Amino acid sequence: MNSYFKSMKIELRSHYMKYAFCQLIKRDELDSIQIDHPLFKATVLLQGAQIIEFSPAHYHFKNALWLSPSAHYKTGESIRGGIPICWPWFGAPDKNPTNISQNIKQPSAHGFARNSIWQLKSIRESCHQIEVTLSLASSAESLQCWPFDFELEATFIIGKTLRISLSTHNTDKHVVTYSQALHTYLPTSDINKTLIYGASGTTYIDALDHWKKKQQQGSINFCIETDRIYMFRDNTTLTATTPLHTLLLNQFNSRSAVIWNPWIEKSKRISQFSSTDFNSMFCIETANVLGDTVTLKPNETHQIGMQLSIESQY
Ligand SMILES: O=P(O)(O)OC[C@H]1O[C@H](O)[C@H](O)[C@@H](O)[C@@H]1O
Repeated sequence: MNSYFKSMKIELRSHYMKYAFCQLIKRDELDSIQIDHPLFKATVLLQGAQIIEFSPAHYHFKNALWLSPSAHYKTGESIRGGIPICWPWFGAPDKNPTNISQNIKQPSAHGFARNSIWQLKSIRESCHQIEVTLSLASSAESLQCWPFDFELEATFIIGKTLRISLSTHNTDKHVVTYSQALHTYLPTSDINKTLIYGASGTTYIDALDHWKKKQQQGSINFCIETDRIYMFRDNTTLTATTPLHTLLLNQFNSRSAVIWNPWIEKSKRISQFSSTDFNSMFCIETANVLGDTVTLKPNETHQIGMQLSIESQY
């Protein structure tokens, strides 16, 4: 049983708060925190501190995050959907700047945090929202992947909107540089009718065209496999319109965003994904990558964040 529930002396792995009902539920092999609040339902997995459900009342308690219908909940396997946390590197190790890639001792993409088991630190509630904080600290296992001490905290403020912040505290005696992303999977009912506004005039790196630098003209649409890193001058807001809704995504302490859709051929090759899923999802990943990576001196802290709001629905 998780220490929070133990410390609260909850034997049934469930807890009535003043407004909400929280349960620690096993989904196959993984522990999840399930929250039922009058204003929303939400589910956060302890593996990866991955939120997989945010279903606000004003969206008829439907999930505003995309979750693969073929997701399965196994220890050490990445779940496609919700918001995986990519840390302390994003993407393939060799696609990171040298001051990051030279310290990576594990070949897999997106870092080890997404498959690590996090600790539940606190749950606080009010009539408008719930704040859930999970933590992860360096261990003998993490030091084999990445040779630095650290303390991470992921905080989810869930209410009418979903706010996430990921705070990295450098507890090592060396300066550390890392990349990261909040790899947000979003739903659509038709990828061909899905547009992202807010990036016109911005430079992006096209990972599928020899990492060439290009400039975005107008809105972003999807009609082919898409894997791009947009580099902004400052924090930005991206707006996605789909036949289902309009979504607003605000980035904090992040000047880069990855836009991804695997399209038809790649869909056939990736795990926990059916060959038609590409039509009902897209990713906007609030990031610190390439020229936007983070460097922390000993004892310094950095916090990346994003807020997701559903502005309207049709
Ligand atoms: O398959 P995963 O490791 O979860 O990565 C899924 C995708 O994540 C990001 O969007 C990357 O830019 C893509 O290149 C990658 O394919």
